[in-house]
Amino acid sequence: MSNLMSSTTSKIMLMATRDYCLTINPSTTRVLTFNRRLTCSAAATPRLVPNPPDLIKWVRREGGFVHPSVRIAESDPYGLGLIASEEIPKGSELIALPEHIPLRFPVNDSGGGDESYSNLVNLTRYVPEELWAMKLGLKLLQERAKTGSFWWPYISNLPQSFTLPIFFPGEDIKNLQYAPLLYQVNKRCRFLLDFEKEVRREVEDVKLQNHPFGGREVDASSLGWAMSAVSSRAFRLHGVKTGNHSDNIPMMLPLIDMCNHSFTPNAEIVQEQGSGDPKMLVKVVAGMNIKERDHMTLNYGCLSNDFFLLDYGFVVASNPYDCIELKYDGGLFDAASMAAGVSNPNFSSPSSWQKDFLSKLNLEGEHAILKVTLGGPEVVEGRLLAALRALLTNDAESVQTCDLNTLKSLSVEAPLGLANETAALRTLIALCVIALNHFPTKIMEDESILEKGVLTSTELALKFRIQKKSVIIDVMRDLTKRVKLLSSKESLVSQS
Ligand SMILES: C[S@@+](CC[C@H](N)C(=O)[O-])C[C@H]1O[C@@H](n2cnc3c(N)ncnc32)[C@H](O)[C@@H]1O
Repeated sequence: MSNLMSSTTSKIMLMATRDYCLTINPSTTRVLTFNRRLTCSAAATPRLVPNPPDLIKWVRREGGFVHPSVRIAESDPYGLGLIASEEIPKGSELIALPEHIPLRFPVNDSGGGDESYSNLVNLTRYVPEELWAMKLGLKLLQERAKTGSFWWPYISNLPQSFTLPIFFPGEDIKNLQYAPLLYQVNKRCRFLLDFEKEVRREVEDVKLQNHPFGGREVDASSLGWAMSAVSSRAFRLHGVKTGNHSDNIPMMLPLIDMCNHSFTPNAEIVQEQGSGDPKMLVKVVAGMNIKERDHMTLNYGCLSNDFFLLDYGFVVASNPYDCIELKYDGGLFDAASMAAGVSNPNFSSPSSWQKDFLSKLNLEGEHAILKVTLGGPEVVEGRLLAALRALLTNDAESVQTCDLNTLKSLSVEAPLGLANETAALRTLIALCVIALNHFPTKIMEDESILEKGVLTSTELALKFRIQKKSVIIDVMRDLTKRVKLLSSKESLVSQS
């Protein structure tokens, strides 16, 4: 079993990574040179300036509402957060921001013909759609560079640095031990290094008054700071509704973005547009009674740890939405199946009806999506389960007459018979063993490194890979239970 596995482990992860890591760690590259000081404050989460203006007062002064019992406080280990100084009843309005407070880009009034604004818009041409945070990040950098920016009271309260993996030293990017995330981190680092060059080229001959960043130098680390500030704090909300149309627009929501994340949040964001008034009000409302000293939390989304780490710089322990990615690969699946004791699996040479079925699942053909997942609420991605069930049977008719959703569902027990189900589940367990063996270290080793005390970036990388391994172990446990149940049913059937 182990020989078979070692010959196939290199195929397990979805995307190959190069064995080098790019890094834009500000300690090893140039740092943004703004004339505003970028020194640390004494607080646990240093902000852009040591004693930034009072954000709550600023929001109120600008016509916003902040509940009298809402305070900004250290929310260890999450940085700053919002805390209730007294009990707040369910349904209470906590914060309301009038339309001019959120920071968005492009702005509704197209910048009022300002050339520095159009130069900024011009730079967004280089930003791929998936990196939308960089587009809004450009606006944030522009405002950060502008003397007397309306948003300075907000921007000066932003963290000075972020714990996203694009800032990890190369060694800690490798320490993630998980190819799909390494690939994304390298891609983002490469983009930032290339984008730095494009920005330099675009602004070199621009007159000072039209310069998008007021003549200040912008490099990969400052671009990375802005992209991280946005990805870790912005919310995608509706813009102003025109007729029936309303877009999903990323916005930075001052003060609201001091709320930390929870999958069981006690607050929620609500958007309101008055009937005769096109202006949009963004509110946070208490979703339940909030006790004195409780932190106010929002749900950032039902995301895997890949997204939490990549975009927000943290890892959620026992995250029910965490999963691992595998590549649907005939050779690998044959090996796993044989390791699981299935005789003559034909994943690498499916019959023509099986190929048709794989095409239906989008696992075959020119535009096939071969990325499949284990873990998360589904435990086994439906497409993967249906493929295994169909490829481990010769009974074309049963597959063709069975409802596709049934074949994709793990809760529908043995739709193609007990033996077929056992073979499919055992193959999945063998795949889990291969995936687990692919990690160079064991959870216990990772935990003992953590106990010694390490850099924040190393800690995050270790926690991330521990969680990935735990996902695999949880899937194995779940599937093993199901196999046991099936074999007890099988023996009951054979006895009767
Ligand atoms: C929208 S901001 C929240 C305010 C932030 N704590 C601060 O100091 O400004 C999101 C950031 O808060 C931290 N954070 C929020 N929720 C967290 C959680 N559940 N676990 C760990 N860190 C969290 C992460 O650093 C994340 O990037």
